[in-house]
Order: sequence, then C-alpha cells, then structure tokens
Amino acid sequence: MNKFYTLEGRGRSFRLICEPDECATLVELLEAEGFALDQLSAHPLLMRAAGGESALGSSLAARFGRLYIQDAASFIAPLALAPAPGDVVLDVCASPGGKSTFLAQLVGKHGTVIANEPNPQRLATLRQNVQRLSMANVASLDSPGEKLPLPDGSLNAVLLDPPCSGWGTADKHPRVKELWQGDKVEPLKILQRKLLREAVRVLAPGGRLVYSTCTTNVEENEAQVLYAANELGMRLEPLDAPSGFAVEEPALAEARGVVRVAAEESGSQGHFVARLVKPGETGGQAAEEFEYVRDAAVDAALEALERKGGEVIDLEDVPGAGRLPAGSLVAFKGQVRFLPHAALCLLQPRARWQGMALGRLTAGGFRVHSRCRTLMGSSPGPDALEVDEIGPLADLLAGRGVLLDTPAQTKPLPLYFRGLALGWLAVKGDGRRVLWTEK
Ligand SMILES: C[S@@+](CC[C@H](N)C(=O)[O-])C[C@H]1O[C@@H](n2cnc3c(N)ncnc32)[C@H](O)[C@@H]1O
Repeated sequence: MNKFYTLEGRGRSFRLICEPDECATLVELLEAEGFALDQLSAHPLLMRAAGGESALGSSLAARFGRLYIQDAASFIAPLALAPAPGDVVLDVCASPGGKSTFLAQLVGKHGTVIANEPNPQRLATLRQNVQRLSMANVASLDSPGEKLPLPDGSLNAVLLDPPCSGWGTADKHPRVKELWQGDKVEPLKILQRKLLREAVRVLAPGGRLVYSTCTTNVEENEAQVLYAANELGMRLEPLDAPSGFAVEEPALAEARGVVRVAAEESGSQGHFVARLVKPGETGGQAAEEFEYVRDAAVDAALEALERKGGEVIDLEDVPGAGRLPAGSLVAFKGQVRFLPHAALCLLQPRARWQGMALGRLTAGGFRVHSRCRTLMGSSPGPDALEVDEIGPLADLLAGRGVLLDTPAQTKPLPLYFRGLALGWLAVKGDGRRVLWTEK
C-alpha cells in the first residue's frame, strides 16, 4: 500500500469496500482528494482518514460506494465471528448494515449474509446501503428477530447486535446515560434475552454466536452472556483482546474472555463483544447429498416465487451474469434481483426477503443499474471508460457528461478509476457522450 501518515487515533474510521488487491488504488483515489490515511491494525480493509477537500462522506470514493464510515469498535464483532470465505451468516439486527456489509466482505463473493431488520424505515436504509455498496451476497429479511423464518440448527454463524441503551455512544449523545435508565432499559433486557433464545435455536451444534452492544451496562452485557451460558446451554469462548484497542476487565468475573472496549483510550465508542459456541459436533452432510437437497430446495423456492408473480430470468439474458456466485435472477415488477441460493434454500416460504437489485427489464432487454458493480469485470475491457485522474469523476457526479474518444456506444459503459470498477455510465445523444445517472 502507499505511504501512510500517523494520525495517532484521530480522524474518521471507515472501511474500504473492495477486494484486497484493490486497496492500493482505492487509497490513491482518496489521497487524490487530499485525505491523509492510516490503516487500523485489526484488518487491512479498516482505516482512518483526516484532512481532505470535502467531508469523507462526500468524497468520490464514498459517492461511488467504495467506503463505509463507521465507528472503529463496530469492526470488532464481525472479526470475532470470523466467518470463513463461503460461509452463510445471519445478522439478526442488521440496520443500517455496518456489520452485515463487513461480514459480506469477510464471507466473500461465494458466501451469503442474511441481514434481518424488522423496522420498515431502518430496513429501507439497510437496503439502500446494500445497493450503494453493491453487495449482491446480502439478502435482506424483515422479520422480528424473536421469530425468524429459519429452520432449527440451520446456521453455523450468527451475529446478534440487539437494541441496547447505547451508553457507549456518550461521545455523540452526551445525555444517553441519563435518558436510558431503569424502566426504559428493562424492556431492552427482555428483548435481548428473547433474541438470544431465537439465535440459539437457529444455530447448528458447533456453531458460533457473537453478541455485541454499544453499551457499557453490565445488565445488557455480561449478565446476558451468562444467561446464554447458564440458561441456554451455550459455552462462552474467550476472545483475544482486539488488535489496536484498549480493553477493560469484564464487569462480572465469571464472564472471562469478553471484550469491553475502553472508549477514550481506543479512540472509539464503548463497545461490548462476546463469543458463544453451541455445544455439539457440526453435522457434516455428504457433499453429493447436500447438492441434491439444495437443488431441490432452490427449485421449490423459485416455483413458490413464480406463484407470487416473480419471473425467473435466464442468466444468458443478463450480460456479466457469469460473474455472479450461485444464485438465481428473479424479476419482480420489472426489477431484476439476485437471490443467493443459500438464502433461497434456508429461508422458509413465509419469509419476506429481497436480494440486491441488479437492473430492470425494459423493452430493449435487461438494463443494468448504475451502481451494480457485481456485473462488471475485475479489470476494464476494451469498451470501458477508464480514467486516471479525479477530474472526470467529479464532473460525472456533478451531472456533467464526458465526451468519449471511442466509436459511438449503444449500451451502458463500465467506468473504472485506474482499474478500479466504479459503476455504469448511461450513453447519451449520438453515443459519444456518457453520464452518471441513478435512474
Ligand atoms: C444496534 S442496532 C444494529 C446495528 C447494526 N448491527 C449495524 O452494525 O449497522 C439494532 C437494530 O435492531 C433492530 N431491532 C429492533 N427490534 C428488533 C427485533 N425485535 N428483532 C430484530 N431486530 C430488531 C433495530 O431496529 C435496530 O436497527
């Protein structure tokens, strides 16, 4: 990676949205706008930024969905869950999606994250973030976390980041500790226990559950983890102190191995993270048998979606669909969505869920959404627009067209910055002018 500055814990923490081999180019894009960057030691995708010609959230990288700003301590829970590439992970309380979309990066293209959020406004925010970051491996579900439409013992990795009193966010909300006390906290404690019970139900023997909050309240933290251990039969698995954070001792001695982030010393919010394991051996199904069961489950799920008005789209009709992982394309009201097969197999018919929208059906065939990088090649082909400087990117985002010096184009044009995919441009006029449009 490029040169780094020493921000000494200052600056905004954020996550790069890219593959490991693209980090250096994304850093170049940020540095071209005057940001000074530091890498966090916990993971190569995690950084801090200071300076810059604009706020980090208005940077070119942010506007092209190539970074996600979040508190540094919120990186710890996904890292504690540590899913392997290809895993299927459930995030029970997902919006706005900071942890779900980090998990989606950790499980990679061939893994799947089922991101659940019952609050309609917050679900909409989660879906906007999934779309903005172009995360086709996230399926968003709108179920109460106390009654998930998933079979018993169906997942090996679950994150539970429930509503909490938020005492750890006092840097942003100074009155939080005074407002969230006594009677107001009691319903949260009850909900957290119900969510824990349901998370344990859907977890397979041997599976991992990470429980995290942004409060320092022992009753919502260590006491809940001990409830899971003593009443729900889970085993508390000690975590190592996360790299780059200062931690405090657990507030209850029996809860050894939980992580309590010391906010001020860590330059982050206060956070609590614990890892629990469901006893028993992970059941191994013979690979062939699994493939058979999976194919049958996918067929049944697609038939059910067709009965509800979905139209299954042939992958051949969508340019670049060969780059998608195992999944199906289904159009609802003309909107073509990617449905990962893992989600199609696991989610019960009553589940209301969505995959990422890739584009829409028009009279001329499939029309890709500008932000759908999933259908772009990892390097620019002959018909792409590749820019080396940030000027044309700023022009495009400001609604100004860019003239091409190539033959006239008819189809949306893939846009790259020094080989880094950014999205699709609409072709205008005589086919020589391209525009960035979200329509
Ligand atoms: C702490 S926030 C989650 C933050 C998220 N994990 C992230 O990192 O971006 C808790 C979320 O739980 C949701 N929630 C509230 N009641 C719930 C329930 N009964 N089941 C599942 N989620 C619930 C809230 O709407 C809120 O979005």
